[in-house]
Amino acid sequence: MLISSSCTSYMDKGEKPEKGHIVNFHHITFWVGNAKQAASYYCDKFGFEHLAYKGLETGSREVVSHAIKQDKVRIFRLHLEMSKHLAQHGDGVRDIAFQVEDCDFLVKVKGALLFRKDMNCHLFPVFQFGDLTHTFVEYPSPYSGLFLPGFKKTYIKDPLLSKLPHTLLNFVDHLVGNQPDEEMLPVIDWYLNCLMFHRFWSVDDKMLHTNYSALRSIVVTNFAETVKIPINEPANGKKKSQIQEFVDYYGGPGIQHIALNTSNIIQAVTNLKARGVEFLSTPETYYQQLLEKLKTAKIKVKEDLAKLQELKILVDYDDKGYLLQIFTKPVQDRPTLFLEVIQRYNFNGFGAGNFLALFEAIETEQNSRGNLIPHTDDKPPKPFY
Ligand SMILES: O=C(O)C(=O)Cc1ccc(O)cc1
Ligand SMILES: [Fe+2]
Repeated sequence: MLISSSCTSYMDKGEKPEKGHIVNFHHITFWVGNAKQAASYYCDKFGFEHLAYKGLETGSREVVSHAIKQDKVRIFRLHLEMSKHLAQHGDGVRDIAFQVEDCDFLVKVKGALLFRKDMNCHLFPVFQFGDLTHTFVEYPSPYSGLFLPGFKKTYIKDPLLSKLPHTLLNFVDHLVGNQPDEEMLPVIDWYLNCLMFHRFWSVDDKMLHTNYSALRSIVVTNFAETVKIPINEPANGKKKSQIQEFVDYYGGPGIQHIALNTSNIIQAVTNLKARGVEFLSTPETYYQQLLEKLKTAKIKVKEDLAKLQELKILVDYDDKGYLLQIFTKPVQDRPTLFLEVIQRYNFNGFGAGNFLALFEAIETEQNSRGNLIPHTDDKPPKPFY
């Protein structure tokens, strides 16, 4: 049983920081085994466009990067001497870049740990959890470049892409990190202390569980609440938590999902499905219960409920607004990173009312992978890396 009403929303944003503002998500960096093919996958399936390139032809002798974008979402992927990272994690998110003001203040005063400062290219990577890094991107003066220093306009012209239906994804709504057990709180503290984030929302494992497995989650955000990062950790249940499955297969903590915001989820999901994106399913009983509950709800869902049901889009709401969301299956061989498509109407929270249906759908997949097994305290057998 999952009780979603007793999760905690935090009203106290704290003082507005005078310096060191985190403005927004700037771009997400993936480290993958083959950047050209991965970029093509995200363009074909998710509607990104090739933007910029860095590689042998541009004088980059060690790194090949393809930058792709869709409206305000910029993804930038790399391929270089990263065999340890690749062997351990497979393809995944290496870095999340924020656009910031006063990077020096964040590093010197707030203690965001700097390991490399790239002179005159506005990039300041800092370590975060596991092998994930954050990069601060600062524009001391208006920036006229295409993407970042070192990039040239892409050479790729894929005639297929203009023939495919638009996917209508506009910006990164939130990014979720998974931690091993008992490692969530130190990570939360880092965001609060070094980036001056505040707590936005949290749920514990008494609320977040299915019959089998459980997790805890805390959402942190910047002062302007433009950057939201939920951090999860597994909790003991009868079977292995989905978070533990991620940690086992990613070989440590990392980014579990990227949520992309749209203002037309029905069209976006219809078109993503036409492009071959695989989504998790939701049982019919979810929609029977939803229709019943909506009869007495204070809000009215504008979308055609039959269409939402057909596409298996989830709905959560409170007295003032609602959200629509759907989750993809993992986007690489390992059951690690997946994507979410989300639309919001006056609703800033997370879909707690959907957690039971969502987690059961995730567990159906986990079971099909042979990983919904009894929880033990022993070290799990090594997965396939
Ligand atoms: O509501 C949302 O945006 C979520 O992303 C829900 C969620 C929470 C925890 C998970 O492990 C997976 C999904
Ligand atoms: Fe999400």
